[in-house]
Amino acid sequence: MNKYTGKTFQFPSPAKLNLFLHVVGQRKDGYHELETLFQFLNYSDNIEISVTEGTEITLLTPIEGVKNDDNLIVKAARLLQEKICLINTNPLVVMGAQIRVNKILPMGGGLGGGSSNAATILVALNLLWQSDFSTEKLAELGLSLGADVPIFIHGFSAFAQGVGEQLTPATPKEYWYLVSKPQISIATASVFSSPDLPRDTPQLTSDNFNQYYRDEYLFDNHKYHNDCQTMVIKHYDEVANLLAWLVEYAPSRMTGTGACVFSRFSSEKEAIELQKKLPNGIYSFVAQGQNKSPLISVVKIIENRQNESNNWLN
Ligand SMILES: C[C@@](CO)(OP(=O)(O)O)[C@H](O)COP(=O)(O)OP(=O)(O)OC[C@H]1O[C@@H](n2ccc(N)nc2=O)[C@H](O)[C@@H]1O
Ligand SMILES: Nc1ncnc2c1ncn2[C@@H]1O[C@H](COP(=O)(O)OP(=O)(O)O)[C@@H](O)[C@H]1O
Repeated sequence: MNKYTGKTFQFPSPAKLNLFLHVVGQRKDGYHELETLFQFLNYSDNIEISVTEGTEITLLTPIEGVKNDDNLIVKAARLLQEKICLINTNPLVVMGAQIRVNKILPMGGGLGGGSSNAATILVALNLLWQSDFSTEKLAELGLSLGADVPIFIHGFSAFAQGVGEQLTPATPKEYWYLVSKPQISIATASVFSSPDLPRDTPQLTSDNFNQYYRDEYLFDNHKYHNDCQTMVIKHYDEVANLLAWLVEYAPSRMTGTGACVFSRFSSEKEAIELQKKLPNGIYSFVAQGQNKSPLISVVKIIENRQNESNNWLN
């Protein structure tokens, strides 16, 4: 009997920022080699999962414009099922789920919402279906769904290399951010296929990063920048204009391939003050950087609670 069957649980699926994003080369298969500094935000989608018997995966809250079969939530759940079936032939194994997602993260914003949803599903169902795969194995599975999935599975801020899967833990200061976005979304593939994307930023390497990174140097564009921003501001006036406006008030940069940009503050109050001044038609929220993903603590709490109630029954 699976101890979680018939029960419902809530899991956070946080946003990430790329505090900087350097394109340092391109692989033979076309994928770009990156060096980036990831930090989570305390701003998350919420995913509710009810564990059911059998193998049915039902997403009760479809996302507009994304077919359920293409939704990274469903794809991640099916991928985990496939891997469980390879090691377990017991037909009574519990691998069903009814899933609801409350999405607050904008899509195509560079906040990694889709990858984060996939990671939350892999980590949560690994617990609830009791499949017991290691974090490394889940990250390996996740990488086949998207380059950003491993960071959300590991759940610590990191300097990342490769396509974003080689992680060195990092602890950038947990500043407050105003995240804002013009009413456009930018497809990751269109940025990486552009001839205007700089692809030759010299590599930092993890040793150099560890030795020389300081939060106060982050917005010194000679040291750290976002190469995708160079391409995006050339092609999207909306982002160029928003960034030009923001930098008059606070250090600001684009995250990932955009279209969200973040502005850094020492306090929540200062971030909210600038939010009030934003030009009309700009989507925005204020959140704090977090070096630990809230997903990992929620998983620990559920595990501990369940163990305590089992001990009490025994
Ligand atoms: C750029 C980053 C930085 O964190 O974030 P986003 O802005 O998308 O959130 C990520 O590396 C994005 O990762 P992810 O969103 O998973 O990208 P994928 O779906 O794997 O890739 C979409 C397409 O972009 C191109 N691509 C992606 C990543 C990469 N390192 N090189 C590439 O050339 C490939 O053509 C790929 O088919
Ligand atoms: N659960 C999901 N949440 C968000 N986007 C998803 C999801 N499943 C599939 N997608 C697709 O992934 C694309 C990228 O979304 P997202 O990860 O939010 O943006 P970004 O990669 O810019 O941070 C979306 O435009 C959408 O087509």
